Amino acid sequence: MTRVFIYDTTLRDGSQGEGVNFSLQDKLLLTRRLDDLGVDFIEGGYPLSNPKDFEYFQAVRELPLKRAEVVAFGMTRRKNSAPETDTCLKALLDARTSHVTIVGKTWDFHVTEVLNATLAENVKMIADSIAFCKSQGREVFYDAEHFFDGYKANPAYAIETLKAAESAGAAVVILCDTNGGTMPEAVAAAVADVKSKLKCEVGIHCHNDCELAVANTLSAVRAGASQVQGTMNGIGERCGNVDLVSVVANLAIKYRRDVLVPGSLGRLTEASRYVYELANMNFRPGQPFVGQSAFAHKGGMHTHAVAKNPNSYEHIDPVVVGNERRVLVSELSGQSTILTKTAKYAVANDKAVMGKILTAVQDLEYAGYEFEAAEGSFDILVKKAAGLYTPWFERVAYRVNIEQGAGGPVTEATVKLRVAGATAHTVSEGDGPVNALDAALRKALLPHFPRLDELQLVDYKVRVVNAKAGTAARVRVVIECRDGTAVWGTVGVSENIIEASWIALADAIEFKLFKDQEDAADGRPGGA
Ligand SMILES: CC(=O)SCCNC(=O)CCNC(=O)[C@H](O)C(C)(C)COP(=O)(O)OP(=O)(O)OC[C@H]1O[C@@H](n2cnc3c(N)ncnc32)[C@H](O)[C@@H]1OP(=O)(O)O
Ligand SMILES: CC(=O)C(=O)O
Repeated sequence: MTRVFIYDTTLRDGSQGEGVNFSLQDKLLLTRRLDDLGVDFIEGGYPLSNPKDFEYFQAVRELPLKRAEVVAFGMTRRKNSAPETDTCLKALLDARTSHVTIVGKTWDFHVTEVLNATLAENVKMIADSIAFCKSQGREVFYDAEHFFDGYKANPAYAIETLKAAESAGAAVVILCDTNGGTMPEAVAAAVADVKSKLKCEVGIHCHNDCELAVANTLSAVRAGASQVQGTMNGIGERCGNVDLVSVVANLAIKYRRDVLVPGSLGRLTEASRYVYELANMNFRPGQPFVGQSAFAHKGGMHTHAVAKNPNSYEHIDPVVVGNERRVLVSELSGQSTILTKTAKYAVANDKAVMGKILTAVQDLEYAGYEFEAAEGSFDILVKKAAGLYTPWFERVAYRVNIEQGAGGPVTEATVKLRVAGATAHTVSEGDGPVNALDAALRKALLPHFPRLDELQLVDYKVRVVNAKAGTAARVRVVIECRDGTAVWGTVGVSENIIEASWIALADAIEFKLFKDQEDAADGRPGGA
């Protein structure tokens, strides 16, 4: 198995993505995580660019990294300066990393129009900068910016710049599809040509403007590239860089290439989600390999087959990349979906009950419900259909009052429940109607069920489900809750947003009570 070296530029090119801004602390945390994952090179930033990136290279020296080399990034010397006095090269060397990456121009159009330099001067800038960093004891990677556009426009000049980099001592010459507009067959042909003309190692750095960054990267590796540059989850300038998660998974699983370290593949999902959290970005559900939907089965024909053999609708076992299989309940479900979802109940083989559940799901989804993200409400629906439901409390009445006071609106909720044979009538104020209802419900129920204290409301979403009716439209409220051991969603639908929230809230509480009871019966942690 030939090794492909993984070069992560999440901290430099990734932070060029719109809305991405890592703090110094984030950068150090991510460095440790990437090192742990077995990444070979971590491009930590552009030391000339800003004080944070400069400080990073000082702070990172204190991190006890296991294997990754931290790399500083910068451009070739300015056109009229000597390398010894060039501010960019000085900052690069002051970063005191063992490896540096220098980016230079390959495309004649960029040299004349952007740098306003002659073609010969640019070649000299590349050679001087690399030779100087080599003379200062650095291992140098050379990023050939716009290589593929340059190679198309003026192949002889593009190759001349690479040869200058190689002769000056670059250990790896990385071909960049900076504008992300190259097709996979052109990448493969260009990489093969470069390989035939250079002795040093060749790398690849692709952007995703045609959504071909993964295909282009794999093509380059197939044609002989041994270093892959990219970012976690593909974050980066414009449409992003190549997603290293997909590249690593494809190289390891499909092409059987040696990447990262043993055990890394099974931690890809966790690492991807960690980066989203750090970058303060939402997960991408459909992200290949690691997305929440990557192994989620919804269509009845799919879930039917997956229940017999997961290979029928999965290209790999999700566990290989640390992900999990999910079976979604919806109006597109058949009985086998319901069978899979209800396997834990005694009624799972009862066709009549399965049919009843399926009909209830389809009717409710027609009315605006969605059970995909509401496993708590689905669980209660199954119990009701199967005759296994005994309410923990009876929902008698509620009232919510909002008054505009001097300090802003004041919200008060009153709830009336029947619990343990008695009536509980409680009032609570809250930050808004849902918060006030939640507080009043807890006040009524906590004396009977103290473990409701563990329940936390973590997300609340509202969607209009029949937009044509304007303000009289029905809304769907989905609430996500968690306790110490689980996360679950519940759903409510009504023309009235408070009523929809009340249904979802009461389901969330009932689900917690059922869950604690079942955990205790099965001897699981979290049992009552
Ligand atoms: C393809 C890539 O993603 S490369 C990385 C791009 N990343 C970034 O640009 C983020 C960090 N950049 C920065 O902080 C700043 O742009 C700096 C510090 C690098 C430069 O800042 P400034 O000196 O103010 O210049 P400014 O950003 O306006 O313009 C870029 C300058 O670099 C020059 N330049 C661009 N590429 C190169 C190169 N490969 N070698 C030498 N000079 C270059 C340009 O000609 C321009 O100089 P000029 O104004 O004298 O013509
Ligand atoms: C070097 C780099 O980031 C690019 O060419 O896209």
